[in-house]
Amino acid sequence: MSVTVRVPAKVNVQLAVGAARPDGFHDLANVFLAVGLYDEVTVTPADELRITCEGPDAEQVPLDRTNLAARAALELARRRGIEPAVHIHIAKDIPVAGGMAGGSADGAGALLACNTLWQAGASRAELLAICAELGSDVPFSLVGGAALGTGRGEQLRTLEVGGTFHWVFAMADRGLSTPAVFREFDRLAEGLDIPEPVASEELLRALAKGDPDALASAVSNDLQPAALSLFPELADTLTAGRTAGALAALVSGSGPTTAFLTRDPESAAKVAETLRGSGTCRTVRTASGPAPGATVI
Ligand SMILES: C[C@@](CO)(OP(=O)(O)O)[C@H](O)COP(=O)(O)OP(=O)(O)OC[C@H]1O[C@@H](n2ccc(N)nc2=O)[C@H](O)[C@@H]1O
Ligand SMILES: Nc1ncnc2c1ncn2[C@@H]1O[C@H](COP(=O)(O)OP(=O)(O)O)[C@@H](O)[C@H]1O
Repeated sequence: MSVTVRVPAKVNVQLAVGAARPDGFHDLANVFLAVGLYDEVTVTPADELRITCEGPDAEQVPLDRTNLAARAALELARRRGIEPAVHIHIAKDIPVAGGMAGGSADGAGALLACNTLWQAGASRAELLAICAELGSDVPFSLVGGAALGTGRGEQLRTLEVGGTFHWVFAMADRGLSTPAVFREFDRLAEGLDIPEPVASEELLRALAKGDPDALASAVSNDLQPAALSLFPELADTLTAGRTAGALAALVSGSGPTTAFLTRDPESAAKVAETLRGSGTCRTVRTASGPAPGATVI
């Protein structure tokens, strides 16, 4: 008997970052939108914990106990006194180290899958608490849709979305480390007065209306200057997408994936085609959001 869970990627339509906290994390106003690029996590009873991964970026995924999917299974097993004897297989379509929360998706997916396989009976609240222990982005992968994340991003408030937003994503030929991008943010912020992060009312209204033009003028990412500082070539990708007619172009989270908001599926296809021919990125995908959170299929 196996259980498979499908989990979406995310784009941050707003990422407001506060000053570094004493624990090294940053308070955020993090507006997540789940998009229709998915990893699938399948769990099957086995003699011992084992992880396999398939997909275009599979060789970059750790197959030991540092994998967020393994950590999720181990934590649920520990809490229930269950032997974590399970084979976790990840069919990976979300780019690795791309700022689209692929590892977080696998953590949330493995947790829901093991809770189902083992009939462990963890409530939604307990699953969310385990997710928050695993990483700041993991609770959102479970929930999906759109949400405002505060604290370090793990405290979620579900947001209303009044339509479908059409995106193009350009994947870079190397990854960026999330801690390195936050460190670069701190370096660039030295000596500056960093305001408390707050969600933009204009952005929340644009999401609620499902209005792509309004959303395009409200998107923002405080980590973008840091990502560009570490990966200056991303500026060329952003320019190529804007020139191709995207309504907005921004770095997704800590990057280096770049995200382009378009008005409809036709313009998304056109922007994608231009980006593919631009020589400024490795691969290009289209996806729309909001997408549902982790779901047993
Ligand atoms: C930046 C964001 C935006 O959604 O995601 P990515 O774009 O990387 O996917 C998130 O805040 C990443 O969340 P996640 O990848 O879960 O990070 P965590 O494992 O919790 O933390 C990794 C490291 O990032 C830094 N970090 C993360 C979250 C936060 N609010 N402040 C931080 O300073 C810390 O250095 C921490 O040690
Ligand atoms: N299941 C997983 N899939 C991908 N990366 C993982 C996974 N578990 C742990 N990692 C580690 O997390 C790092 C960040 O990966 P990922 O979550 O894909 O990116 P991001 O944090 O930019 O969204 C990877 O470089 C990898 O070392």
